[in-house]
Amino acid sequence: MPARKNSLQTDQIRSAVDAVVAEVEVIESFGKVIDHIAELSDLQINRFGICVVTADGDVVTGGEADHPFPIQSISKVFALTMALEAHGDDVWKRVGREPSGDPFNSIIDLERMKGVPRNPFINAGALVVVDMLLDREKPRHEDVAAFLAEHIGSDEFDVDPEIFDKEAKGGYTNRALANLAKSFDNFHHEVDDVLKVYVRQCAIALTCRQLALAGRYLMLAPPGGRKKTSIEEAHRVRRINSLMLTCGQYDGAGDFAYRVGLPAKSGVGGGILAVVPHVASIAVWSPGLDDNGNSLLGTIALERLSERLGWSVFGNLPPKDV
Ligand SMILES: NC(=O)CC[C@H](N)C(=O)O
Repeated sequence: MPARKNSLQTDQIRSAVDAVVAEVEVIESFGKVIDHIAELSDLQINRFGICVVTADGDVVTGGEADHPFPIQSISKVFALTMALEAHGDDVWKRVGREPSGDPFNSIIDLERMKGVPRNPFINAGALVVVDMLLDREKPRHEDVAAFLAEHIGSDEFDVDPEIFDKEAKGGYTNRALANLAKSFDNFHHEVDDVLKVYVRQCAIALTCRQLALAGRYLMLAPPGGRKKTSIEEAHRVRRINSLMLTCGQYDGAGDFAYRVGLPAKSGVGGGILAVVPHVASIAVWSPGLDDNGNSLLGTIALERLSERLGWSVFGNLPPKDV
């Protein structure tokens, strides 16, 4: 669907977002807040926020779009982008591109794969990606926070100190994954150094509005439009989107592709970043998770929104009357 500067389209998005917010409000199955986040706060599980940023730059928000939450694994998309910018296809010598079929922190598969993680969005893969970011061939941005500040256009966000502390002190499974990768020579730096950077990027707290703004580069400028994208960047972004579609929701990626039909990445903080290529970047947040660690209400909201607006990478349909 080509993006048009067309207020009707933005009005339709506004109506669809309002309708989804109203529908989500009455759903009474919320999933479960991940233990260590639940321990740190008395976060109400039914909270919900959404933000859609269009290719034309319109911003449509609903619910608690300005409430910050830890982006957790959504940071893996930004770290991968930085690694691809710095190392190009060499990234794929150290991490695969296949869905894992195992939980995001599974250790079994890493042994089977001889230390080469199945993809960059499971924890083992993201740890190897961070290890690459610490290599001498430095990425353009100092870290994910700097990358985000540039893409959001503001550095008014924080690293959640409690989440950082909790995951830095614990994180035994992640440490085990990193050690196992190192035992297979797929880790160049000290495990503790990598862990610190990884945990820090997971603990970055963004609002839905900031996350959707950060994801704008993933929608790619519409072909023939005013904003030009280099061929190199266009290829990179398309490939990142393909990985988000196949691996972005862990074990739930197949179901998510069926229900929502968009490349997306979830985090255990309850956020999901979804992309409608050339059209929109969408962020949703609700802290209750399903069994795969994906936001339950967030997934339902994206399913309803894409249904209403006819959005899918498998073929767009005309928007429904909203
Ligand atoms: N799926 C996630 O969001 C996992 C991120 C979390 N910080 C971890 O390392 O386990």
